[in-house]
Amino acid sequence: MKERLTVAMPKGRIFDEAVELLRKADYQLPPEFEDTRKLIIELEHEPLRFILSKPMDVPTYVEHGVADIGIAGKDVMMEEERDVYELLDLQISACHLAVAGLPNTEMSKVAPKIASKYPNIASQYFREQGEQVEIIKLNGSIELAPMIGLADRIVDIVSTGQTLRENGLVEYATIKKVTSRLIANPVSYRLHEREITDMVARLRNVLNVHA
Ligand SMILES: Nc1ncnc2c1ncn2[C@@H]1O[C@H](COP(=O)(O)OP(=O)(O)OP(=O)(O)O)[C@@H](O)[C@H]1O
Ligand SMILES: O=P(O)(O)OC[C@H]1O[C@H](OP(=O)(O)OP(=O)(O)O)[C@H](O)[C@@H]1O
Repeated sequence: MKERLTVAMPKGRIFDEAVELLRKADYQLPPEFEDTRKLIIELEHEPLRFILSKPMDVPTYVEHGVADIGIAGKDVMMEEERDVYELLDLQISACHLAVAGLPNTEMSKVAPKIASKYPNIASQYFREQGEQVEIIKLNGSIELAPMIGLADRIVDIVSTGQTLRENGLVEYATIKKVTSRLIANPVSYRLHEREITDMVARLRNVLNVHA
């Protein structure tokens, strides 16, 4: 039996789409894969082990080599800036990173406040715009910040736009389109090049993209 490859899978939003994609690529994931509370799942018929992690932690596991490969949103890749290879755009969980705020408002002239779950992306974006800002890190319900006077703007994910709309906020700028990516630890990639390129080829085939 070949040595098992460890795959870091993000729990939450990306999970179901990632599982569907892997099944289409003919990976025999057990039916209970979606329901279990287990955090490590080994496949019977393929030399694969899955670890189920918080989406933001996937690049950490891959950088440290405890996972050989993983699936992570481009947003997470940009925020975490880990030393990993990005092998393939999986074209799932599409959304975008945006700057949003209350309509018809200027940012404060002095140290405007930006609330975000993505402090690194937010500070880099405003630095590139030549704006000196104060970043306020939040962990969720980011849209609250401008509504209750905590921040002038937010940097957050927009998907359908429903959360912005229902809270009377508008988008001021798009920062980056986001989809999920297949990533690899550089050393694992060299050691398991055949297995990893085989996985990339199977996924490319499903996605109908060619090198
Ligand atoms: N509407 C959306 N909101 C947030 N993330 C989205 C959305 N649509 C797609 N995504 C993708 O899904 C990933 C986030 O998944 P999820 O919301 O499950 O994780 P999370 O934000 O860490 O969750 P939580 O902190 O609520 O447990 C993002 O990294 C992004 O790539
Ligand atoms: O454009 P939409 O389709 O409305 O999706 C965007 C919303 O979804 C995410 O929040 P999430 O549901 O993860 O909640 P939280 O960040 O408050 O935990 C994101 O932070 C936005 O608030």
